Amino acid sequence: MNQDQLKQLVGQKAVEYIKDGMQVGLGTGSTVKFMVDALGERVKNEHLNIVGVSTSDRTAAQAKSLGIPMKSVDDVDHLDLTIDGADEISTDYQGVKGGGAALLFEKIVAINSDRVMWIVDESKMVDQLGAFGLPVEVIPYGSQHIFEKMAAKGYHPEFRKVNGDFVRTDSNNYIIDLHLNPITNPHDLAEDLIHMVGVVEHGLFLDMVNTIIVGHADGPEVITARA
Ligand SMILES: O=C(CO)[C@H](O)[C@H](O)COP(=O)(O)O
Repeated sequence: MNQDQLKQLVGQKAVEYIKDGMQVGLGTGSTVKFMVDALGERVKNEHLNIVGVSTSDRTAAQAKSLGIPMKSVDDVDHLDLTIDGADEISTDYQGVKGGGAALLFEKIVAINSDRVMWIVDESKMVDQLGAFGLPVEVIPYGSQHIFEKMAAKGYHPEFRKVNGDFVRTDSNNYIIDLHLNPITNPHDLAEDLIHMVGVVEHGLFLDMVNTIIVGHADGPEVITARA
C-alpha cells in the first residue's frame, strides 16, 4: 500500500465513529480529504444527520460540495468529535500540526470538542517530535522581529514561502517553521512561544488527542491515547 492508500484507509475507518446527530469538527489536509469524501458518502447514502464545522476554507469547500451540512464554529454550542490529521505524533501522543497552515482554526475547533481523533499513516508516528519543522502562526506586522528573536533563542526559524511569496493562513497571517530537531520539552517550548508578542498560535497540540487511527499495510490500528 502506498501512503495515499494508507491515508484513505484511516479516513474511511474514522467516519465509523460519526453517529447521527453529532456536531463534527472537520480537520484539514490530505488525510482529512479522504475522510470528508467518506463522510459525504455516508450523508448521501445513509441520510446521516450531522453538522460539520470546518477548520479551513479548503475543507469547507469540499464538505459543501459533497452536501455535508456545515456551520461556523461560533454557531455551535460544542463539538462532539473532531477528526483531523497530524504531521508528527510522539510515543506519548503529543502532536505537531500545521503542515497545511491551518493550525489556528484546527486548535480552536479541537479545544471546543468533547473528543479529538487524529488519523495518520504510520510514517507520522515518531519517537520524538521535531524532525518536521514546527509551524508557528504570526501576524505579519513585526514578524521580522519575531523571526530574529526566535533565531536568537536557537529555534532556527524559516518563513514559509511558496515561489518566493509568504504563505498566508486563512486569517491572512504568516507561518514561521522552526527547525528544532529534536523537541526535547514540548510543554516548555509551547509556553515560551505563546508568550512571544505577535505569535498567534503554534503547532504543538499537547495533551489533546483521545483516539489515534494509524494506517498500516495490514489494516488500521486504533489507539486510545486518553479516555
Ligand atoms: O495540520 C494540518 C494542516 O494544518 C494537517 O492535519 C497535517 O499537516 C497533516 O496533513 P496530511 O494529512 O496532508 O499529511
